[in-house]
Amino acid sequence: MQELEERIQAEGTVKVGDVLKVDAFLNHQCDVRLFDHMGAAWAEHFAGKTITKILTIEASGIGIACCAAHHFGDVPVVFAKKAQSINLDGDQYTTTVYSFTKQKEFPVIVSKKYLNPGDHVLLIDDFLANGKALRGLIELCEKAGATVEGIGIAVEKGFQGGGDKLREEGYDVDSLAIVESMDPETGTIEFRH
Ligand SMILES: O=P(O)(O)OC[C@H]1O[C@H](OP(=O)(O)OP(=O)(O)O)[C@H](O)[C@@H]1O
Ligand SMILES: O=c1[nH]c(=O)c2nc[nH]c2[nH]1
Repeated sequence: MQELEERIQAEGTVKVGDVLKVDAFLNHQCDVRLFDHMGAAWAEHFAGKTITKILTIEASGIGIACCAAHHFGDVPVVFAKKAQSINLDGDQYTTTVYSFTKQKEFPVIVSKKYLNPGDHVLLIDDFLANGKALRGLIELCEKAGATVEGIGIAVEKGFQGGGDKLREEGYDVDSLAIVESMDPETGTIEFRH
């Protein structure tokens, strides 16, 4: 998606440790017009599929998923929580995920009320790096008996391999920008096309 690539080139910075910082528009300050355009792009890609629910993971996937939902008939958006809470009651599907930016393991929890065997789920997230977050969401869907129809990602770091492994396994992964390489010394960012 050209608009997203241009924003990454203009406002993204490359940090050591394979970190791309795009918090000016994607995952701290949020450009909701861009999010709307991203939702439209996923709707075009997944047009042939019936989607009954969007599933994401807190925190950074939530805003993007909510904007995307407008383009899928305002389906419910469920976000997996990364901490237990007195506000979480009843039976839950749970697993654990290693967080790329926080560098520690988190529980990942969805109430059984909000993920069901009849659900046809689109997974949405801001970043795809090693694929840990998506593996957690896929596991929750498997536990619920829900069908993963596709995966919509804003920025995939292709050189980390998580996306290609999922594609090899047959998942329909639509990443709107795939970073093929990036260099913290020169600041250069190259995209896969
Ligand atoms: O493919 P992976 O290696 O799993 O990396 C991608 C995940 O990393 C980030 O989550 P993180 O927990 O780092 O931050 P967040 O709380 O801002 O979502 C991002 O939001 C994705 O969920
Ligand atoms: O802001 C971010 N930059 C990244 O490079 C990244 N990788 C996973 N999650 C990420 N979030």
